[in-house]
Amino acid sequence: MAIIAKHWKPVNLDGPILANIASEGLIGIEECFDYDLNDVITAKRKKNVKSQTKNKKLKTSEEVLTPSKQGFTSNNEESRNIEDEDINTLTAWDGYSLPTSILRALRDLNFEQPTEIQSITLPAAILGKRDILGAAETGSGKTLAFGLPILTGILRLKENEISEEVISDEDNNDCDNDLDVDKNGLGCVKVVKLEDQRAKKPLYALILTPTRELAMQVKNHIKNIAKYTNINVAVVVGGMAAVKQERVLSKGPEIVVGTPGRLWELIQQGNEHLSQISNIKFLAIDETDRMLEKGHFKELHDLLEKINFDEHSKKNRQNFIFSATLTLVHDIPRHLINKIKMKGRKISEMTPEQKLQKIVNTIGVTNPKIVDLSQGTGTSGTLTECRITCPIEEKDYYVYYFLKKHSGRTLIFCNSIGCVKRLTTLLTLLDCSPLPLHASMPQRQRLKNLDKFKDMENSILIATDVAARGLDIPKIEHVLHYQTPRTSESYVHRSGRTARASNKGITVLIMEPNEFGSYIKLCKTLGKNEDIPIFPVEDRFLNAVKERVNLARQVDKLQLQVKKVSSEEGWLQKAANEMDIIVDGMSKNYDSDETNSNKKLADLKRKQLTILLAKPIFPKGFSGRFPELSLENVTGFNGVSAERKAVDVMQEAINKSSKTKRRVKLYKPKDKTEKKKRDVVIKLGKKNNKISKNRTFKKKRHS
Ligand SMILES: Nc1ncnc2c1ncn2[C@@H]1O[C@H](COP(=O)(O)OP(=O)(O)OP(=O)(O)O)[C@@H](O)[C@H]1O
Repeated sequence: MAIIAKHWKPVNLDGPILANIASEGLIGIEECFDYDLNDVITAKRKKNVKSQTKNKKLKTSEEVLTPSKQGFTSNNEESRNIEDEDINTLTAWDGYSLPTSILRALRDLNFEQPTEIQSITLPAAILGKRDILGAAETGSGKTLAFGLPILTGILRLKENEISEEVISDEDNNDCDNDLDVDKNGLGCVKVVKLEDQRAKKPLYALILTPTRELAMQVKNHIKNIAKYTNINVAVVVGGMAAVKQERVLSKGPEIVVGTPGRLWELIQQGNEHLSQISNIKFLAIDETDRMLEKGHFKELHDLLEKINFDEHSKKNRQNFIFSATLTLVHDIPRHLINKIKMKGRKISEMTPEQKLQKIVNTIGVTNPKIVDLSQGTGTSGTLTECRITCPIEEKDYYVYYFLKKHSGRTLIFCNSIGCVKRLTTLLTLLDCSPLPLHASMPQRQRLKNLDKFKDMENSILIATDVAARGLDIPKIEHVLHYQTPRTSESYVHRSGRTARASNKGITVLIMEPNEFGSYIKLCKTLGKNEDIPIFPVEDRFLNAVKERVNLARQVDKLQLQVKKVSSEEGWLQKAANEMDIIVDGMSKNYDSDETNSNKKLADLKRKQLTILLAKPIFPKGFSGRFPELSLENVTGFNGVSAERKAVDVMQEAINKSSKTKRRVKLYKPKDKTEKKKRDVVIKLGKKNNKISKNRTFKKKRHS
């Protein structure tokens, strides 16, 4: 006779019995104490109930991915008809086995088709389950090139788990529902397994990024795509409350995105969810070349050691290695060449293949497919590159000129925090409202400034290289390099904050004569043998620009002096108070004469500056970044046309110079291998993981 049991209660067991069952991995026995014989069901009906439950479970969690004869395909077609007609328009995504829930999210974002890097990597990653080493230009959609396969893979795994659960549930339920009982209800016992009690949510994927801001962005991007799935994504970064992050992790997110430092810290503190990292099924390392640079991210190596600890899991794991500059290689610096030569050693430059091989070995990649669309430079085809050369003390003039002349969201990069601070103060005095971003700012402020930069129109962000990699901020029109970047990678990634996702953008290198050496090196590494063209500046406006900038500099200098004296006096006063002594010439309440006169002078100059700033720099109908400052800012006023976009101005200059063929050759390529080095096409041998040069994915630049 079969019954449906309603309630279960633990049975108290004596020592010896408990000892016996515990040794078999069981933790107790429960007794059915409430059942209704009227609920007796026939074996046939019971079977129907079971299969209905099974179907229901599969439907609610995610559509099933069924292996077809051609390989894996989702039941997209079927679910599309039923669920969402709009998805039918996304035919460009067919053939990648993307689940309907993901297609729906892609539709919401208006991502009508995969980008090039996505279309080349997705089949290998989703259908072939291969590891991917992907190099493609900045802003080309690399995040989803690993995000989509990870989400799809997790959904598959979850489906498999559910199917297994259902099958094992059926076995268990046989016990639940087919209980032979006597009239007193005795005999209704079920065994509770240890794993049931301890079941924890699996950590399927780890995504590592070099900066906190990028980690947040990647998390949000993947979360957006996962919004119709039951997959949770969490972010773990430094500078934010560890307690809060532990709380998030305690919910068992399937995907964790983070920076190596905080992740390693939490692992060392014994975080339970992260303790599963040696069993993860997916590992993605964004901006991999940066992450593996010497002297950076020691914790990444610790993490990799732990992740690769178990050989079996390592083999089963799918790896995603991405960067715009994954295959970029440098000339060896002259001082190193001399040093090595002096030691009588042979020198050879690292080739892209060797660079990749090193990455493959370090990360523990086992089944790689390499896709290199970076064309040796990594910059976008829609990016217009140019430069301004001037003496170092004039850089401020050109920055201010550019900002006033060409409105649009602008990101200015500096090589040091000190430079970011100085330029921020100067441009603040000039009423440009710049936002700083650097590593020694509190994390909360960093995020706040980034949000403001995203939200405000014509906003200006002045940043160090913390903002160089990966950040995807919409509508950045200009990137200015206040100093020549220290590495070619920095130039590529900084410049790549504009001209993203096929949009136009301009990058301006502001360089002084002393930076010429770094500039040539940069051009060589990026395979540019022609001079980067000069941005056309209208000299007639420079006097007005200089006047304002010089005045702002004077105010800044005076303010600094006042600040310095008051902090020195403050310190002295504090020490004197502590020692209970009186210092000659120092009064508690009054500033020194020098400070007072500096304060007055600063106030005076500031007033003069305010008056100057109220006057337009670009008169006669010019409508610039701050049109309210111009009295004649109506388009077409006085027959003068409105402001032109910097990128259009530059393109016109490039077109003119190409007609007159006045582009200057920068250097002679050393020999043919110089070019070949960049044209090399790389494929990693499947069997032995050795790099070979036998396949290309390169395409021609489209501009
Ligand atoms: N298939 C697609 N269709 C349209 N837009 C897309 C598609 N895939 C990604 N994008 C958008 O393109 C932009 C750039 O994507 P992403 O940030 O992934 O670029 P990236 O290649 O990682 O850049 P970087 O090298 O600078 O890190 C993002 O705004 C993203 O939302």
